[in-house]
Amino acid sequence: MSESSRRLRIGVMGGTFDPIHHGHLVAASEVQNAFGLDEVIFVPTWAQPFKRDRRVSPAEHRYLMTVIATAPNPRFTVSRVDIDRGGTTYTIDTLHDIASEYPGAELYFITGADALAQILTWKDNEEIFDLAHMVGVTRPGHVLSDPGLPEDKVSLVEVPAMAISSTDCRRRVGSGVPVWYLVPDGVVQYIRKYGLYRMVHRPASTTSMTAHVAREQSLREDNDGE
Ligand SMILES: Nc1ncnc2c1ncn2[C@@H]1O[C@H](COP(=O)(O)OP(=O)(O)OP(=O)(O)O)[C@@H](O)[C@H]1O
Ligand SMILES: O=C(O)c1ccc[n+]([C@@H]2O[C@H](COP(=O)([O-])O)[C@@H](O)[C@H]2O)c1
Repeated sequence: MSESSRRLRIGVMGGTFDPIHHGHLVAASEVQNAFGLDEVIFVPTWAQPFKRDRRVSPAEHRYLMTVIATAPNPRFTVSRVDIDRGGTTYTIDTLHDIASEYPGAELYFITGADALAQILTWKDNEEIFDLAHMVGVTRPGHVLSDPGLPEDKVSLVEVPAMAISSTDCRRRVGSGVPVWYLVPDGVVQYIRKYGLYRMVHRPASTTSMTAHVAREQSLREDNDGE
């Protein structure tokens, strides 16, 4: 098949990205290269089903940090499908939305070893495997194994070990420890600019983000009642 007639190969990397860090970026880059993906779309969640009892930063902040982090890479893009749909973020819905934006494309859903281990508990997981090839990547502290998935539906990829988690980044900022070089420079500056992850809540600033965040908090309260 000639290069021009082959189907587009699209990577999809869903995540809470609170904040996005170099572990996410290295995983996406390695999978992009291993599978010759034309594009990797980062999709920040609205409300991850297993994280509903956690305090998560407003989606607009997580979305903008993801845009900043991915901007230098011409093959990386960011989608708002999960944020704009709202409610609980199920991967089956993410994949349906991306598939309708890229008709005929082959989808590759990229996930870390921790998330892959839980995949059989995800909503409509059998249909997920029909819509996308699952790519599990290594992550320090987690064993990468295929939890009994059909062989042709999943690939395991070893990526350079990045012992970074968003939880650790938030804790560091909260206790005044630097996150330089764990997250992209622009994300360090964004976190500082908007006072994210501080222990003490600062009064609302007068920046334009304030309106977005207030609107989102009220939307989130509405969604919580669903
Ligand atoms: N360091 C890493 N190496 C490889 N994959 C990772 C790494 N960090 C996160 N991932 C994967 O990226 C996806 C999105 O992760 P997520 O946004 O939840 O980050 P996280 O660091 O796990 O966050 P938190 O610590 O808040 O749970 C998941 O599939 C996760 O397994
Ligand atoms: O669809 C599900 O049931 C489901 C359950 C748990 C996690 N996910 C997805 O897995 C991706 C990684 O989630 P997270 O919280 O580890 O960043 C993200 O896109 C989630 O929406 C999806």
